[in-house]
Amino acid sequence: MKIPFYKYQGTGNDFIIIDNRSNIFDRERRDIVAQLCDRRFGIGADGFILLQNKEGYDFEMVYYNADGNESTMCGNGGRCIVQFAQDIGVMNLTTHFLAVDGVHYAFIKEKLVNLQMMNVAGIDTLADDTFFLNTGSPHYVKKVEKIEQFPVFETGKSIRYSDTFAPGGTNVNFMEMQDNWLFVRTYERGVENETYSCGTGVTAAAIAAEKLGIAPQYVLIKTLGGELEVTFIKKSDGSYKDVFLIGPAKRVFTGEIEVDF
Ligand SMILES: N[C@@H](CCC[C@H](N)C(=O)O)C(=O)O
Repeated sequence: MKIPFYKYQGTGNDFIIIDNRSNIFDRERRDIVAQLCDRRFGIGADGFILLQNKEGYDFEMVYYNADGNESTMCGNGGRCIVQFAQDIGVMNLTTHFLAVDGVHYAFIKEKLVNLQMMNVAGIDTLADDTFFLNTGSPHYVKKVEKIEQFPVFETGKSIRYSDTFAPGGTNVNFMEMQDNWLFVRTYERGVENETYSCGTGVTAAAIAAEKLGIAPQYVLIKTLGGELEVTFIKKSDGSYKDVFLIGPAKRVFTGEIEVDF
């Protein structure tokens, strides 16, 4: 069977997206998802997203990591599916859609996707410069120096697989404030490598940087794949609301996949 697919990228975090409103793709076929995301035997992507019908919402986002497993929220994937929804006429300028972590509001303004992330209940301090929080996906965040030279893959992998975060594991972020930019690098669970950008990761880093007192509640973010912005409101009870991830999301190409269901 031939199925049309779309490839999008959001600051270099890349995704295969399928319009599954007519249920053409069997969402149980994790083996096919992993094969399509493979950079040598497939199209190649950090993640795979189905846009599905959902009563009461504009659409539902179903997210898989490159390893083929359905996972927790993907911020950059969320921005890409919003751009896709506008491109195929599912929404105009604003949307409410459902994802694994709940309802998301988003709007597109001046070619940037503004995605509201879930409220963050709180942030755990693991050490003076190290935090853990959930921004839709679990994130360990550590402040480092000379981030360009930091061994993100080796250190990230050992933390991701450490007993502390077993059995689910965690995504691992390293951050450094450089002038008024927060530079963030992420080892992503389910990709099992450093990606060019991670939306829930930079959101977690922005909140951790504010907690550390090195960044304000509106911060410009630099990643290997480009620039993002994160804004939020910190409440007096230690929780965070009105969290927004803002940045570009672009269609890269379209094509057809051959699948045997
Ligand atoms: N790339 C994502 C995060 C995707 C989920 C993550 N790999 C996990 O399994 O927790 C983002 O942009 O947020």
